[in-house]
Amino acid sequence: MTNPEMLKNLRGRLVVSCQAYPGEPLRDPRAMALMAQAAVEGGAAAIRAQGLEDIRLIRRAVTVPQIGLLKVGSSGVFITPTLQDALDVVEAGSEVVAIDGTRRERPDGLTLEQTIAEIHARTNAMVMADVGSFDDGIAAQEAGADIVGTTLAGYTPERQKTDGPDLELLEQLAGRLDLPVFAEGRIHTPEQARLAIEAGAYSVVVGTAITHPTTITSWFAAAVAG
Ligand SMILES: CC(=O)N[C@H](C=O)[C@@H](O)[C@H](O)[C@H](O)COP(=O)(O)O
Repeated sequence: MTNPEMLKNLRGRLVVSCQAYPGEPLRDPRAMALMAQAAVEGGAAAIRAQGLEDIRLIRRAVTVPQIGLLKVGSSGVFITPTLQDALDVVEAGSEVVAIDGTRRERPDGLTLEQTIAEIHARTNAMVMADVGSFDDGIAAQEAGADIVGTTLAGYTPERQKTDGPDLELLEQLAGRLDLPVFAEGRIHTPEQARLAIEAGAYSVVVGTAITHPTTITSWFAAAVAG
């Protein structure tokens, strides 16, 4: 399948992010591969996954496209920060590599444009630029990204962290950019997912609310405790 065909299949569809964090009970690539299978059975059109071994196992477990990333640390530029990280993610089996798409300095000293150009020159993968603001999104399009995601909205100093998805940013980006804008970040209900589509999202990425049982449990536990 060509990249444009793959993208076309994701239009108006749900992507499920299957991630567990270091030290957690489900932080095992086998668990995430099972999670990915369950998500695909429920209608996920693609899987987003973190970590090379997770990506490898998920590649074998499902046939839908995979958006892969490597998290390095949890502050500053931490989503697939370097070109080498991105190449490793593609090598592990991702059709799309999600990278930090902000205007911040990258640890390997390359610009976003150089990073994307090298990924395109050396692989067939598409690049999803995870951005935190409108200006990031514009810059990411100019730098050659294939997809822009609102993933980092509320995780950089440029935008307040909204309770639910940052629909305002989504709407601004979708109204302005010429490439698919994926809604991602704090989409916790099917209604919010729908609102994201109505705000112009090409696809909707949901993680925590589907694949992070500890957080979901804490929502219910807090509600029960009152
Ligand atoms: C900011 C950051 O590190 N985002 C990460 C990116 O891959 C993940 O931790 C999120 O779970 C993912 O973006 C999906 O979002 P949510 O789990 O809110 O549905």
